[in-house]
Amino acid sequence: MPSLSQLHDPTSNEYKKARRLYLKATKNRDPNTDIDWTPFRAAEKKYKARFPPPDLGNVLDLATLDSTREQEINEGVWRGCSDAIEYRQLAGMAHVKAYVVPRIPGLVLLPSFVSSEKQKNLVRWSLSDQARFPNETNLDVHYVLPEQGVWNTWLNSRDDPAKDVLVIPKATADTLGAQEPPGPRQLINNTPANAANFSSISSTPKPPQAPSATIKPTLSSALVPKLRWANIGWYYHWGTKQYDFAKGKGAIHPCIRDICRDAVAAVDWRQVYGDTKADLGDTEPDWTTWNETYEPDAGIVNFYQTKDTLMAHVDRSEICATSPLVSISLGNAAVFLIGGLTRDTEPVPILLRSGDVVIMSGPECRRAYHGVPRILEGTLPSHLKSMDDDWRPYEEYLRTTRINVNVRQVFPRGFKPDLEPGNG
Ligand SMILES: O=C(O)CCC(=O)C(=O)O
Ligand SMILES: [Fe+2]
Repeated sequence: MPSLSQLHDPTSNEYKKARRLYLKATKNRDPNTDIDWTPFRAAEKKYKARFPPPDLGNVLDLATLDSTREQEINEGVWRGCSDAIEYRQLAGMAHVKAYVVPRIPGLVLLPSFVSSEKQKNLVRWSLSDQARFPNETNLDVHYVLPEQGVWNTWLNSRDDPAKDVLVIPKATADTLGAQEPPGPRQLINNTPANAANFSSISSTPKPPQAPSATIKPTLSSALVPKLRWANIGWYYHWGTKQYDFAKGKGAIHPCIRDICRDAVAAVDWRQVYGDTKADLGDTEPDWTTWNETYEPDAGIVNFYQTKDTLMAHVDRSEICATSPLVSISLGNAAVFLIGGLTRDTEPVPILLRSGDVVIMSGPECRRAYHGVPRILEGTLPSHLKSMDDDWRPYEEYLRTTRINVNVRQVFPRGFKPDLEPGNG
């Protein structure tokens, strides 16, 4: 495989070869297909492109301001720019650097918020503790998974391949009508949740998705790279894109709760919202109390392989449309796009690296289209590379992976969900 630096050098043979392949593959493409693209779609296309590799000169890369991250940036080839878009650093925060982007009110960036050691713990936690029963993963619909999850099963079989369990598909001979195979998250338009439509949402039927009738028994080791997400906290029903409150509430482990609450508490929200009088609540702007009242209760752990993308979407299933959503990046870096209330707003591109935290808060940012068009291959920082035997399998997996822990608060402060007894 050509190295990235070769692919970035137009005089190299590898670049010329990739160009030939690209021209061959796109020979019959209609040059007018792009005229209807929204600005968001055009940006997605640009950063997704394998050839020519995208120029990240317009992508905000706050790590370039931090001399302690120089090695991480240089080793990874991909580099954005510190002045690609307008941003402002919040003043007077002793240990944490926090930045806001005036074009997206409510967006707060905390580069390097999670220490190297905590990043490793979160990677272990994501794979070993979260991607398994009782949490749901994308694989559960289609396979009868081992209770300890495919990751732990695969770990146990590394020394003894005989333990590499063959996982059986859920569909039986009488399950007709093949559904979609396991894969990326599906985009379904849903009605934004709010306090007024909560009871109709919670009573909408949420039938289980039918398992694929075409997939074959598969070894745990082969399912590991097919892992795409695991839920945490309240369960999510992908078919209706609503929370399935009737299933009760899954746990939010203290290790993730603490990091999210620390991130929210670290921000001086007065500097974020200042005098804008953003209408965040019925009576008063709720940001004034977030440092105490923010309580994460749902979320998703996303697992991206380097060719995966997450299309433009809005997370609008939470009843609380303003409370901070905390998003933690681990492993390889990515280009994150965030725009406005429709795809017609041109998004701002932000390079997210391992340990960076993004907070999406307030009515504009929480309802803004966003997505991940590109995982930046070869950007695993050296602190996540192998130091000991225990870490080796994690490193092997992470070489082609980005993990994102995306944590939300479903219910606003003081909202008492009218749930059936025993449900939550
Ligand atoms: O991977 C990311 O940075 C964003 C993920 C996201 O937007 C989501 O899970 O809804
Ligand atoms: Fe999202």
